[in-house]
Amino acid sequence: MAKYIMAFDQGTTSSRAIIFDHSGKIVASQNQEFKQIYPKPGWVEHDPMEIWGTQIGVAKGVIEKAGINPKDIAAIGITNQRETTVVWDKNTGKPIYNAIVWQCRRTAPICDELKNKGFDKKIREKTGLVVDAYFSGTKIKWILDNVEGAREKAEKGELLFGNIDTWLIWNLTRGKVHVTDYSNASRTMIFNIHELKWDKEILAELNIPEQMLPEVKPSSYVYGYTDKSIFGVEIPIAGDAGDQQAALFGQACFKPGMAKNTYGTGCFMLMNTGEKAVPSNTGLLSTIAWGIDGKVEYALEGSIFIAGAAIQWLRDELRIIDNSPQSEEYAMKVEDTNGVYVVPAFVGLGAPYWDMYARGTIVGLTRGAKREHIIRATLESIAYQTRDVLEAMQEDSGIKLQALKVDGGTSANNFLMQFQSDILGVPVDRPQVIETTALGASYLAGLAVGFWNSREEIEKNWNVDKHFEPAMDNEKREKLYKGWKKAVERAMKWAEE
Ligand SMILES: Nc1ncnc2c1ncn2[C@@H]1O[C@H](COP(=O)(O)OP(=O)(O)O)[C@@H](O)[C@H]1O
Ligand SMILES: O=P(O)(O)OC[C@H](O)CO
Repeated sequence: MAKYIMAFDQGTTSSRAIIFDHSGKIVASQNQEFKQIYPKPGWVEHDPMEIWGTQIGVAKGVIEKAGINPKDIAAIGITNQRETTVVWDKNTGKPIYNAIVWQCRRTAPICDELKNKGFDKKIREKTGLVVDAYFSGTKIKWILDNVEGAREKAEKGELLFGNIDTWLIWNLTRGKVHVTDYSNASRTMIFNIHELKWDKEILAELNIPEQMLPEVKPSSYVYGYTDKSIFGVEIPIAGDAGDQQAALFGQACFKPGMAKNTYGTGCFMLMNTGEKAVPSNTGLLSTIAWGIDGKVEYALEGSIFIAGAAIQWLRDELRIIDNSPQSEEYAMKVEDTNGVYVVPAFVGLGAPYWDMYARGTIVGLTRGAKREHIIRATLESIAYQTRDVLEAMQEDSGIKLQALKVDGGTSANNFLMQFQSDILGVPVDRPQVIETTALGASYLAGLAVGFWNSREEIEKNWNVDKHFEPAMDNEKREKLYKGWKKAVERAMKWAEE
């Protein structure tokens, strides 16, 4: 029997492939960063061919690194940066435009129009989402409206749309399979999460031909097989989920009320709400967690656009650190931020504010402000944004969280995790495997092919690495948080005409 599952974790800044064994342990991992394209302020693109190239490169690399035979891989699970939109020509397989990344703000005016018409309420009801440039729907419309000849071709059925999962599966099967799963579909703003169908009324409003959309399938399902020319054998592609939902699965948050927070490029807190889509009154999203075992389960989500990306900004743009882990070292050199707050609203603010026109702000600077303070304030901003979201989630769900499960690259930062626990007043638990996104995709794939038999079996694989207890007194916690709220006010609506 095959001994491994391979996960493709196609993230915002890097493509990663990980091989897991039956106990959920990492056998080998490889990743590669790729180019971020910023054609204008607030615009973000990726080259879909580079995404495919880096993803397949790391997949081949990790098989070699692990020293295994591709025949020993029972299945592949795909997980992806969500909402990012690719439109390609069905006949040539070539994208007609760069991928428009989830962070891209170019479609804010289309969203404003939808809101002015009052169509946003309908979208909220049907899709569980807030109207925002974040989601795929307006990105597809932008491509069809702005790329020469695109609309005509789409109407003739010559163009296909996909999020990154769909794009990868289409390429892995050499154009044979055009699918997505429920969790990814629920991020497009054109999918009805109650009826589990592409929504004809929204499609008409955005003028998107339905024939360009992928078929929507469960998240644990054999969608097709990799073409033999790729790995020398046909491997079943058996798991597909958006990266944040995959992380919820990888953290074994299988019961309603269980939540996790993933600190990657952005930061996404999801709470399982079971077979019920819980509507939010506080600016969270109701979204599909996964489709498995013949049913769909839902989650409440707080989406924070910038988390680890702010650390990359310290490294690549401000150039005040050489690498991400160094942020911890500098933050620990000072006792506090000296009154400095950084609001990393580089691409607007997501939950719970939903302000497409907010922009990054540093406040509270005095003559004594040093780089250590700015670095520390940047890390702290991630924890404050998480508190904003946690408060909203507790209000919507009526559940008081006892502990927060964390994961993702940025959760490796112990200073941040301790500050997170302090500012929430809630313990934080980091598991041994923080690559839960890839792990979740592997579990979904493994369950589809009988590599694992049940979620109970999977639950046993979860082990804690480090537990953080709140150690800040309440008065200080609330004073600091009040300062954050004031700083956020300064950042809001900055880029509005
Ligand atoms: N020790 C650290 N301290 C702070 N940030 C870190 C640390 N290690 C990694 N990161 C950040 O983690 C992010 C990468 O996490 P990852 O989960 O791989 O993200 P993604 O899937 O979004 O590409 C990067 O933004 C990087 O700056
Ligand atoms: O690339 P990540 O891991 O920050 O995830 C991006 C999200 O899927 C965007 O919704």
